[in-house]
Amino acid sequence: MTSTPGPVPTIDLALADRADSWAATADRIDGACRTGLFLLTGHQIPTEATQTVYRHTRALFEADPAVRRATSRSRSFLGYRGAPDAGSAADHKETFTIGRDPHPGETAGEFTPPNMWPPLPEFQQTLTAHYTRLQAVAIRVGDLLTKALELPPGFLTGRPERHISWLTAINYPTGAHETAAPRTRFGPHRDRGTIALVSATGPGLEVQADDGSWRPVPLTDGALVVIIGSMLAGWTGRRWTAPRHRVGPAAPSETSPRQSLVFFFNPDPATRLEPLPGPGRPHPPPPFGPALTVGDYLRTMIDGYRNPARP
Ligand SMILES: O=C(O)CCC(=O)C(=O)O
Ligand SMILES: [Fe+2]
Repeated sequence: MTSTPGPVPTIDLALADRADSWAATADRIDGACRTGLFLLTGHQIPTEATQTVYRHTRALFEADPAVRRATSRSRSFLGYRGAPDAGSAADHKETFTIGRDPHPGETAGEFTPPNMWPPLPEFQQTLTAHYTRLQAVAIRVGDLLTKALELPPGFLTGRPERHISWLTAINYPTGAHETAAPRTRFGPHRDRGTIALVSATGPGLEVQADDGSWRPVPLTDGALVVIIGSMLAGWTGRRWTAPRHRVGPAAPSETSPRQSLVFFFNPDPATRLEPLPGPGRPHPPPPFGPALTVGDYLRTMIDGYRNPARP
C-alpha cells in the first residue's frame, strides 16, 4: 500500500527519542515509513567526515585502472565494480563496497568475505571509520523503527554484533559517458534490504509517486536519506513501503561526477522474518514467515547484484 508523497518528511534523531513527544514522533515515523523515504537530521556525523570520505573515494575512482582492478569484485560482491562500456544501456556508475570483518571467533561466512582494499594512503582507515559511524546511526534508526511499531527492543535489529551491512561508494561519471540524450544515472529500483542510509555530493535522487511521476528528494545540508527496503516492507506485511527510486539525468550545469555513499543495513542473518507480534497487524505475504531468514533473503539479494534484474 502506498500513498502519494507530499514533501519528504524529516525526522530529527537528536529529538526523536524524547519521552514527552514520543507519541507524536512514532506517528511521524510510521507515516514516513508508509511512503518509505525520509530525511534524517541530528545524526551527528560531521559534514567534514563525510567530505573526507568523498575525497578518498574520488582518489580511488580517479586512480590508475590497475589500482581499481586490484580490488575488483569478480571474486566477491565486495570491492570495485566498473562502469559499463560507453554505449551500453546499463547504468553508467562505478561502485566500491565494503562489509564488516568477522569478529574474533566468528568464522568468515558467506556474508562476511574479506574486504578488498586499494593501495591508497589512509583509504582503509577512512572507509572503516565511516562504516562504524553509519552503523551506529543505522542501529539507532532501527531501534526507533522497532519502537514505532511497538515491538520489543531488538525485534527488528537482533544481535548488533551480528548485523550484516554494506557501505557502497558510487561514482556517476560525467563527460565521457554522456550521450546527446540525457540519461538516467541509476535506473528505477527498490532497495532489497532493510534500510539504506544515503548521502550524496549533488542532486539527482528521485522517488516515484503513485501517479508515476518522479519527485526530487531534496539534498538538505548534512541530512541522510533513509530508504525502506523490500525486506522490511514485506516483513511489516506491507504496512511500510519500499519506494521505487532512481538517480535522474545530470543537469547540463553538473560538470563534476556525482558521488554517493549508501549504507545498506541488515540484521543478524539468523533472524526469522516471522509475522510481527501484536493484534491487528497485516500478515506478511509469502515467502515471509518463520521459514525465511534474513540470511535467505540476503542470499537472494547477492545473487541479484551478480545478475541484476529490476523489481
Ligand atoms: O546514489 C544515490 O543517490 C542512490 C543510490 C541507490 O539508490 C542505491 O545504491 O540503491
Ligand atoms: Fe537504491
